[in-house]
Amino acid sequence: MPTLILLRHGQSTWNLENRFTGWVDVDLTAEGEAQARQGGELIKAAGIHIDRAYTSVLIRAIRTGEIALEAAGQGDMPQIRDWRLNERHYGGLTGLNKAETAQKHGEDQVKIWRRSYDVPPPPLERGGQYDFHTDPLYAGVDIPDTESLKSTLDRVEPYWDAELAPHLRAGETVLISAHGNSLRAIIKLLFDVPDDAIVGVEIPNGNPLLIELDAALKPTAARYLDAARAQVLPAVK
Ligand SMILES: O=C(O)[C@@H](CO)OP(=O)(O)O
Repeated sequence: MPTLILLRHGQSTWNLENRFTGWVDVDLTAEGEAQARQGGELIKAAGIHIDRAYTSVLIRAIRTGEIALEAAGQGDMPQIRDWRLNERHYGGLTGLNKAETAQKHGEDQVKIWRRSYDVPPPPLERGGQYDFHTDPLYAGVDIPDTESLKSTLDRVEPYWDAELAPHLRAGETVLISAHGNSLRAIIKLLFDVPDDAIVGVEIPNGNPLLIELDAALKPTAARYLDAARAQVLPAVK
């Protein structure tokens, strides 16, 4: 049976500082490491054997996957990394404090930038502190200057189709250690969540989301392994 585990990275230093993070490569806090470990222990306790593991190119997701796999007793499993599983690119908001930005531009505007489906933040200026064009992680990649959830989904979906779906169709159990918005994009795709409803999906850090799929990769059941930290999920149709 195709099985997918979506694992949002543990708390990062910029989650703690309440800063728009996107593609900035910040590490986990000690609490984030503990969340990743607990996520792995829950995977082990559920008796789940992972066949294949994926992550983004960002250290907070890579380390979350490593720590979780180790705690799940599968520490020798390599993770396949791809930038298309990165967090949504936060454009010109990158690095700013979320509360200060809400004071400056208003709560409503910040909510639109954070949770609307297709309104991207202003683009990131070239040549500034957070210009990723010179980052070797993205050599040869035509990288964006900002992304909405929609444009995030536009680069996640081809990767899903080409790389992830074939292994799931073969009946494998696949772990994806990634980010709030790249995972939200996958949830939208799988559960066919309407554009205006995806705003309601909040994935807790380090809480593995177990999704069972049928042969056509439609979800048949979904639950967070840490029920005490579960959030509302879209209905299984
Ligand atoms: O800052 C970010 O990159 C994301 C995830 O932490 O934040 P948001 O909750 O606004 O999607």
